[in-house]
Amino acid sequence: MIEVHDLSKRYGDKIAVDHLTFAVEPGQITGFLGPNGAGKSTTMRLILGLDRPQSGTATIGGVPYADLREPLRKVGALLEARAVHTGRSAYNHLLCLAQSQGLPRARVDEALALVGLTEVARKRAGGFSLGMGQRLGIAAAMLGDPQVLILDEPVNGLDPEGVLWIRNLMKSLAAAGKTIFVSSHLMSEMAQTADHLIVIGRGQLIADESVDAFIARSSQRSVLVRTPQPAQLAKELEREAVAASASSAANGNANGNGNGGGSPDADPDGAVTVTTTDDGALIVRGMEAAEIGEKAAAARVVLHELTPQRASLEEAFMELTRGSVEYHVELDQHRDQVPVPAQDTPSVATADRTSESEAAE
Ligand SMILES: Nc1ncnc2c1ncn2[C@@H]1O[C@H](COP(=O)(O)OP(=O)(O)OP(=O)(O)O)[C@@H](O)[C@H]1O
Repeated sequence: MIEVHDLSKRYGDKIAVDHLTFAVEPGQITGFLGPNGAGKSTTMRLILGLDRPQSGTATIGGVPYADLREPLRKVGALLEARAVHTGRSAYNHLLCLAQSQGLPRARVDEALALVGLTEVARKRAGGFSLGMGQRLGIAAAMLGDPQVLILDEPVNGLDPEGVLWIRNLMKSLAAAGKTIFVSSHLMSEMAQTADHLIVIGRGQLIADESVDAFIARSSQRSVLVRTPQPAQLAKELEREAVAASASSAANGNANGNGNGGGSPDADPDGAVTVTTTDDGALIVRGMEAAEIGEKAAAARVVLHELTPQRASLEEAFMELTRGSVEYHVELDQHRDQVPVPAQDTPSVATADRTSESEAAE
């Protein structure tokens, strides 16, 4: 188990980690999420004793990293900035690590086999692709068969097969009772991989809960409705929206930037909103499926489909970290360049990450 208690780290007047407290339990995959600059890498570095906190503690199995005996047997880590000796073969790189920790030579072969690098083990690691470099980093992390794995962006640079491989590896290690703490920017990947999430923003804890609970907290839930009378149903529901907005006063002026004909548009404050999809279905927010069904029945509107949709992890993440994003992009100014999320949420600029060639070095 990893335990972080009241951990804080400041660089100059920049607070990178701000009184963080959480625990990472064994037997499951815990995803570590946060917008760029949220403090994820700093937290991982503090856990690994690579930086000193201003206050608070981080322990692994109850012991600070610096006090662990034979740390490679206790904790394996893959950090974003990899330090592979480029002139060495993959085999020799791992052998040096193993020898420095008193690990048997046989573990080198086992770790190489585990990550699928046996055939290229004698090749210079400096010539490896980013994906192969990631695999080598994971082999190094797994060398001591540790109980705890800390992985910073492990799927970065991996091809789809590599992504699947690491997902399955993490799942099997978690099933074997290991503690897996993994950061990633790929929400769809995290949604498929993680059991539990620690989400931070501006160094502070935003969420410490299961993936399902995190998504359920998002208000981006909607209901997909198919009907041969979309205009009539939209009108019925619009009546509800008008009543709701009248009672919540002064807000008004829903400007229809959706493609729905005459429907009220998305209102982030939780009023009833209706938009129309390209294939003519209605997306209703702010009203439960049962109520929509009742209103349709009362108006004698035929329904062909009434399906509650839950937010994706990405949508929930965008909504719940909205106040914690450091680098906003004005969607209107950059509509051509920035992939606009499906929901009416701000987009997040991706800070430059290690380029492929740099990382391969
Ligand atoms: N060595 C350092 N010196 C000064 N500031 C730093 C240092 N390391 C991190 N920071 C700052 O601390 C904050 C947290 O950075 P950190 O790299 O931990 O965030 P992150 O969540 O890992 O971000 P990303 O997702 O972009 O990798 C950022 O504002 C960063 O600029």
